[in-house]
Amino acid sequence: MLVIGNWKMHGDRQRLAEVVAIDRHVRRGCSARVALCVPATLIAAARGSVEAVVIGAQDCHQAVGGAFTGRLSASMLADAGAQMVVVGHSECRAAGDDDAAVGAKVTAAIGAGLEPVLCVGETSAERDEGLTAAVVVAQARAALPGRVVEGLALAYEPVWAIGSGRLPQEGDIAAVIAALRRCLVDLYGVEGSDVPILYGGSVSAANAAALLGIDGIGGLLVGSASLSADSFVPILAAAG
Ligand SMILES: O=C(CO)COP(=O)(O)O
Repeated sequence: MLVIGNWKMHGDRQRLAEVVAIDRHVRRGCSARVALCVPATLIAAARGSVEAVVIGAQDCHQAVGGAFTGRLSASMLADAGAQMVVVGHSECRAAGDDDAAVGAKVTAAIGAGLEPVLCVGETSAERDEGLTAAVVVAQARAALPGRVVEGLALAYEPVWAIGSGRLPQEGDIAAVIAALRRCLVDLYGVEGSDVPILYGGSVSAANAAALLGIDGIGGLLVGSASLSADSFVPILAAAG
């Protein structure tokens, strides 16, 4: 299992104590691979304070460099200590990233040696129209790389489930995972069966064990519950 915490725009240097505490738990024995995608300002310090937790970034620019004030390239994030990057998060899609940009970011991440975690997810309107599988598969097809790279992962995050406390039925998550798996195998052949497919959206200690029991699930992408060891460690414990 792969369990990733996405800190979003939360966390100052004081919160590095949580990174250290989460790392301590993972070092003591955790069967899951654990990553924390912290704000870019904390990547270097977080990387310097962990032994077992993978440190990642939350987004990257698609260009290698240039006149993009305030933006960060994948190689800058790698240089700061990131090993992974989330791309296509619905909050970035809402801020303007279309499928082409997300695909270019995946390519940029791979070029910089970062493990890309590609997020897909439907809005509540799309869900109501019965378009969930079609939407997420289209997003995946549009942005997945031409070949399987080390660390490539997909994260299914329904937009309406993020931060809302509302989750899809377990059977609905399993159906989306199955559709994404078919897409991966179609694109990559047998190699596509090994790409982890995570679930994200209102994951908590209360629902982690049930989510991790869903057929075909490869792990979890956790937002607010990853901000402290107190709330994240029980989720990791559910992973074994
Ligand atoms: O967006 C998410 C992780 O990327 C999910 O956020 P929450 O776990 O806070 O719902």
